[in-house]
Amino acid sequence: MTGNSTDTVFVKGLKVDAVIGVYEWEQQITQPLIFDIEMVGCQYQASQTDNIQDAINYKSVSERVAEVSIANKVALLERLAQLVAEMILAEFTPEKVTVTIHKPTAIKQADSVGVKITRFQQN
Ligand SMILES: Nc1nc2c(c(=O)[nH]1)N=C([C@H](O)[C@@H](O)CO)CN2
Repeated sequence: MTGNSTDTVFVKGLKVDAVIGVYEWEQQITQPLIFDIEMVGCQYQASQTDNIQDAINYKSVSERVAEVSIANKVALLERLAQLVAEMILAEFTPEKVTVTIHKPTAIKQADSVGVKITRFQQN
């Protein structure tokens, strides 16, 4: 069997404190963001070799998501989600990635607000 599996590697509830927001005061502070990441692609090789080099390493993904979020002090969650999706597609090469970002302290009356985007590998 080679390339016709559909497998998902995910990171759920990754907390990153980052500078983000459309208002001037938001660019002076950090706020908590919670990421859920889903990466779809064939993981058959990793399932056979038992080698982390053949897998999408969720530890490495988590570290890079935090780095991208801290380095880019953007206004919109949509922009940060796009930057994270582009990084994951380029560096970890899944066929598809879904990036959800919650900004739980943005709206006092809401449990959470945020964005969810899905992007595909361009072949
Ligand atoms: N669709 C979006 N709406 C809003 C965003 C956002 O990033 N995407 N951001 C804000 C403010 O930064 C908000 O979090 C401050 O309360 C408002 N709407």
